[in-house]
Amino acid sequence: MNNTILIVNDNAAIAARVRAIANKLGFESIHVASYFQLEKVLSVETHFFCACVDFSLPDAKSGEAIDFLISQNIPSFVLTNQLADTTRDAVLSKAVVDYIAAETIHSFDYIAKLLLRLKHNRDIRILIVDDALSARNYLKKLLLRHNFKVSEASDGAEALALLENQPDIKMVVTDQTMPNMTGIELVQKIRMQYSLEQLAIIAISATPKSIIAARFLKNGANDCLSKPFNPDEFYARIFCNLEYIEHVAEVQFAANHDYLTRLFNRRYFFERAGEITQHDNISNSALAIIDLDHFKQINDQYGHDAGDSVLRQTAQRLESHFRGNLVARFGGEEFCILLQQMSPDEALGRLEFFIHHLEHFEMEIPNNSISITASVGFTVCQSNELEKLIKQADIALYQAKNNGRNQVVEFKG
Ligand SMILES: Nc1nc2c(ncn2[C@@H]2O[C@H](COP(=O)(O)OP(=O)(O)OP(=O)(O)O)[C@@H](O)[C@H]2O)c(=O)[nH]1
Repeated sequence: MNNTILIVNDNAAIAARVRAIANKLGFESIHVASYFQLEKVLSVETHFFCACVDFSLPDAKSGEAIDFLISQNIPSFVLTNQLADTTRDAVLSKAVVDYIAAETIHSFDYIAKLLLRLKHNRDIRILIVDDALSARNYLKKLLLRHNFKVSEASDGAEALALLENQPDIKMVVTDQTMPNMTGIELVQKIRMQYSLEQLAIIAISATPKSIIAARFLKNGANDCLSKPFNPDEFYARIFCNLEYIEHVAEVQFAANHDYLTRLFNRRYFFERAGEITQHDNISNSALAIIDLDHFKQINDQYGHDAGDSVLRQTAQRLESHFRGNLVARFGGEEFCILLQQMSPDEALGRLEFFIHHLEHFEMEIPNNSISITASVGFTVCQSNELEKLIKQADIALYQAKNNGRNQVVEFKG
């Protein structure tokens, strides 16, 4: 049931719309229209991804269904057409995930966004740093309600150790006044290792009018909250800052990867391989260029979509065969690999094994399945000039094509 959304609403049209959104996003859903039906369902099953609940039901008019769901530890957001401020305040005083007024089409867009966020949050870890157990417990409760994974540290040193050991931490929420190391000192230390785009930091300052907020921001915090804050503001700032680092990560991914195959692109290959050839000992490495044979014929015979599919499947095979090495799509039907820590014989063996595998691998394309071959040129890295190595591999590739394709040729200087 962890993929099931429980919809509690006596308005059939609203329930149907929520159900359609849930199904579109890949969730299952169960709909109940009264408190009586809700009790019946929860007597059998209480593990739900979340609940979308109305404030007022025919047999429970004052939010009793919300209290019941919360008492069963089901993350619940309220969707209601009761817009009075008093209702809103009453709902927000409960431990709900969110409050949504069923006013316009935007309310349903908001629900879709919220469901995606709740799903996505399961993969995000947030580190809470505070020496006061009660403060940690409060923040933890708020974060768990939105499905986040939570780690806790009672001082700066513990926080730094956790960051080292838990690479899935995407955000730190820290207090200022702590023994041994203040929050600001912790932010300074974190920023020596992690940029604003890699790891978001939200600082919590105890005194609203102090200059602490400005000091936190100047020292590298992404945002600052003053105590006391309400959960709505806390969540808004958490999401805003997470979205920021996620957008930056998306832009970075797009800049470094090929859109079609999702392998690294030529630009990234030059940047990374350039660094490796300049700074690492690469005498025991090889550089290979792999080019599919007669690829134009696949496009001509089966269409461009089939060609795209072949490129994607080739990329997947390359990634799994050469895991741990730098693999990129160079352009068109050409790929490049930097084979590190590999003797020339081993590189030859691995590349020959790959083209043999490719030749015998049935690729599924629309309405058909085909196999393809590839030619490979490679060179042992005896120079640290990347351009030169690529030229040498290219000369060997040209020979492989001329010798009849479907073979690996080593550059001999
Ligand atoms: N489907 C698809 N085709 C592409 C893409 N990029 C380049 N191509 C096609 O790849 C083909 C490459 O053709 P050629 O350079 O003649 O090479 P080839 O047919 O593989 O012949 P040899 O390399 O000599 O064996 C061209 O038809 C390009 O249009 C792409 O992203 N998708």
